[in-house]
Amino acid sequence: MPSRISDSCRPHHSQKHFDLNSIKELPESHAWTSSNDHYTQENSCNFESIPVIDLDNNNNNNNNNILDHIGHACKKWGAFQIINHSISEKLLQDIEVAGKTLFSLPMQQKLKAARSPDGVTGYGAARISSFFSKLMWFEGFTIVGSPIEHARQLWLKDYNKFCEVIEEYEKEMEKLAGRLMWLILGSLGITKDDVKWAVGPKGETKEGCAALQLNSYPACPDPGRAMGLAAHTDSTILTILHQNNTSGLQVYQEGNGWITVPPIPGALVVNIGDLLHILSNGSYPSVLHRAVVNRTRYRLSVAYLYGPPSGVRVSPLSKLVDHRHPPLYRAVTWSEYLGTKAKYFDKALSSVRLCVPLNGFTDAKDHKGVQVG
Ligand SMILES: O=C(O)CCC(=O)C(=O)O
Ligand SMILES: [Fe+2]
Repeated sequence: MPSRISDSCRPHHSQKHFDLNSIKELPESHAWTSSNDHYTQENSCNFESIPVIDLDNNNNNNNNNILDHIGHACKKWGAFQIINHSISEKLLQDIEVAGKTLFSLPMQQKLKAARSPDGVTGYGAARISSFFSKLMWFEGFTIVGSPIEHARQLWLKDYNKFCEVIEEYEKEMEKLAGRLMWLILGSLGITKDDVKWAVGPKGETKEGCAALQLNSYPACPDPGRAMGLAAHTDSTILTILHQNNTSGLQVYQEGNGWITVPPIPGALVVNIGDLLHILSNGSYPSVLHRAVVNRTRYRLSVAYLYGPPSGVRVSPLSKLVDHRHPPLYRAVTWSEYLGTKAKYFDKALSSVRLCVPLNGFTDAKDHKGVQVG
């Protein structure tokens, strides 16, 4: 994970840490109104939500069928849920237990692993906090690679189980993310021959960079005026999200507004990130999403943030570019793009755009009426 992610970690609010579990009344600092950052709690009445795609070939007649479903989901929604993805239920349960164990520690204990002002990993507020005037009903924990140093700070001893689960989860997610990337690119007619930076000497998928983000949303005394995680797009190629059995994730769809992504036991959510938006030359726009909170239930989500290997410059794939479809974005490394995101947030994609497309296509986050930051 490039170090520049730290740029977007720096909260401008006071460093005071709220123990959200013990707050009985929503503080002003956390009370969002429609005048704050274009906040709206209105949900769509539309009952359709993102598609659920079965990754088991045997249930799909053939691989082309999966590619069709994925292509359609990426174009229409920028997100989809997957089932039969090969991540065991046991591992999903284990990661949930690991996350809950961590977040239920006393605040002074969690702060021992606090993310430093210039750091990437550890415990802290939402990375995007600095772009909003109100605080989010959220606490997070970011892990890159081995969690052992932070685990030692948190527990002093008996942290082996936590570390084993995190490492197993990272290993399995790495495989799944690579597979998903090829499926998504495959749905655009892209093969391994077209993306040299992603393929090793034996034809294997090169290890990308990644971070694991544990997100905690305690029950909230006034959910209608609070925000779990404000609207954003991920700066990834793709994100694989596991949510516990409590809804809260919403995706934005032009014309329909905010659509809830219902938790389905065992399913995982896949979000298209900004770097895939760039790779696909805007064909698969990154999805604007957010998390809302609720009055009675604790919500936990685990996001696997997947990006290209460090130093790789990502640009619109040449197979998708011709004289009628000029490249819309300049080449960026993940690290450079995170720096751009830290500076421009919702305008980051526009800021690396080369030209206005002939068909008048606009960036995913130029949604009318839903400006963020
Ligand atoms: O908690 C969720 O459902 C959303 C989390 C998310 O968007 C993120 O970690 O980037
Ligand atoms: Fe996200």
